[in-house]
Amino acid sequence: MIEQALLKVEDLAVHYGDYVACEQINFELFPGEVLGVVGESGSGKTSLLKALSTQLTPDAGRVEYFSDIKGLLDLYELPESQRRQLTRSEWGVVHQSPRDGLRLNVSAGANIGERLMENGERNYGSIRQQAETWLENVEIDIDRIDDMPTTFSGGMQQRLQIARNLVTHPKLIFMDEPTGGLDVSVQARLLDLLKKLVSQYNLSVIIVTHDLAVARLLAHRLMVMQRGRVVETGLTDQVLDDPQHPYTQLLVSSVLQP
Ligand SMILES: Nc1ncnc2c1ncn2[C@@H]1O[C@H](COP(=O)(O)OP(=O)(O)OP(=O)(O)O)[C@@H](O)[C@H]1O
Repeated sequence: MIEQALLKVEDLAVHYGDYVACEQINFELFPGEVLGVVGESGSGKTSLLKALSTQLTPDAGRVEYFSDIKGLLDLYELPESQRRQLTRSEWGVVHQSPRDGLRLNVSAGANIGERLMENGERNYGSIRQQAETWLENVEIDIDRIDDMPTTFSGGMQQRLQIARNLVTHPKLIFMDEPTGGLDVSVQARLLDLLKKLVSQYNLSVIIVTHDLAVARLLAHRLMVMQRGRVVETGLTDQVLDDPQHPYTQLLVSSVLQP
């Protein structure tokens, strides 16, 4: 039996006026798969991620998503309200800056509980219980449940952002440079946690990063972007150990050189 793709992207393009941020993007993502999108700054990674996760409307192309509940959906044919509902339930978005992904003026517990309430949960005791469980899952002391995220370190804020996303058991997570701006040791801990959660919850992930070490650790497959186009795709080890395209060779060698 042929496995049903979770996401199918055809000829996607994003323009800013006359400027082409990305174009002719085609790929499929399968359940439980982690796809890394790599490339230097300005190569169009974030624009692509935003067009996939409905944070911006693409100028061309098609994105199909297979929902367990609703079946096959053509994202940009859906009413806006249904797209928003998807991002609140079956999907998660982890932003580089916790400021974009958290509400900094409400407690850690409320940040997690809010997403449950958006999905119709009304029982306060149950919401608090799930918030505690998810704080534990992301290695935050449950004594901090009533504290504001502004009192958290950068690494803790990112872990809280992950908890807020995962509490509704989404299937598909979009991440944009989730470890960017963190100290190396904090990055390592976050990456370990992400790896564990991805496997534990069988998450499908599209992760944008300019950091090939992050891609190596998390991604099963890579898509290399240069000036808005995909120049190479393949299994992560294959792409990084035996890059075929000159741009990928440059990208890999510039990282590996001391
Ligand atoms: N809102 C916008 N308006 C105009 N141009 C934009 C906008 N957002 C991005 N761009 C341009 O589109 C190109 C691709 O940007 P994008 O952020 O997608 O790349 P990226 O690979 O994610 O880079 P980075 O890692 O630096 O974020 C860049 O040249 C950028 O200047």
